[in-house]
Amino acid sequence: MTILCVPYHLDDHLPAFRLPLPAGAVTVHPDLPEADRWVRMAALHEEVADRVADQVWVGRVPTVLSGDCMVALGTAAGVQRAGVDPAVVWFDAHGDVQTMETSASGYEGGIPLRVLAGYRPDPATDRLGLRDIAEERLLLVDGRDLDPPEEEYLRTSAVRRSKVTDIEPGTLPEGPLLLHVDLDVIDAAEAPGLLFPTPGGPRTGEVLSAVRTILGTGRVVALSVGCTWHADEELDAEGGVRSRLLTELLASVS
Ligand SMILES: NC(=[NH2+])NCCC[C@H](N)C(=O)O
Repeated sequence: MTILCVPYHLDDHLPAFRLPLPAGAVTVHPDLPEADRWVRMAALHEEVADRVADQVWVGRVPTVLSGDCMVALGTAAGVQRAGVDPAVVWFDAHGDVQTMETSASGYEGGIPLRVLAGYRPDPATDRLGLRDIAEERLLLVDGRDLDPPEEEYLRTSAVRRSKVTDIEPGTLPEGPLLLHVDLDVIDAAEAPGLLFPTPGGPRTGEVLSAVRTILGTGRVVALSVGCTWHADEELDAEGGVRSRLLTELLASVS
């Protein structure tokens, strides 16, 4: 197992992003240019793409831990650079199919699944060289807190949806898979300190079991994990609830 730790939220470095990383984990912390947020994110994602591509080339399955879901764009670009065209299974309490034109919050982290489908918010995003992924090869899992424009897009697009508890090998898109898990997919009562807590979600055990089912197909080429929470010394210390959650998740990869 190769673990890349990318302690960033958007273009902001998170010095307090401390999690129980297994030995051999590599932290990605490049010098980002003094530029606008899109250019800085593109530089970060470029670095992630390079490292992911190196791993996929040699047949390893990289696991990328980050503080947001945008880093998954670098992971997807890296997989594609290694010559693989992955379908995407996206666990998230949110749709992540906003556009900057329709977003009421203006939060850049609300768009990554839409970017994978071909939306380009800024010329800097284009430079990553992402190839569009056909909507029917994108599966949104337990996206339950949707903004009205996201509801509308999902109603009219071919992006597929599933509940965590309905995941079975037969319901997954075909071909190699990029598996992305925003940990906020877990019911907010079991994952404390989330940036965007959403009730009514699956239990931790249900999410872990669905993740194991997907990994068990042997088709996952990269795993992306969004730790979209506020840093918290106690929760993230060894034995803390979030630390245990991550340790269990990583154990299912190795
Ligand atoms: N993956 C996430 N945590 N996404 C949060 C997005 C929240 C909301 N849909 C927005 O665009 O502002």
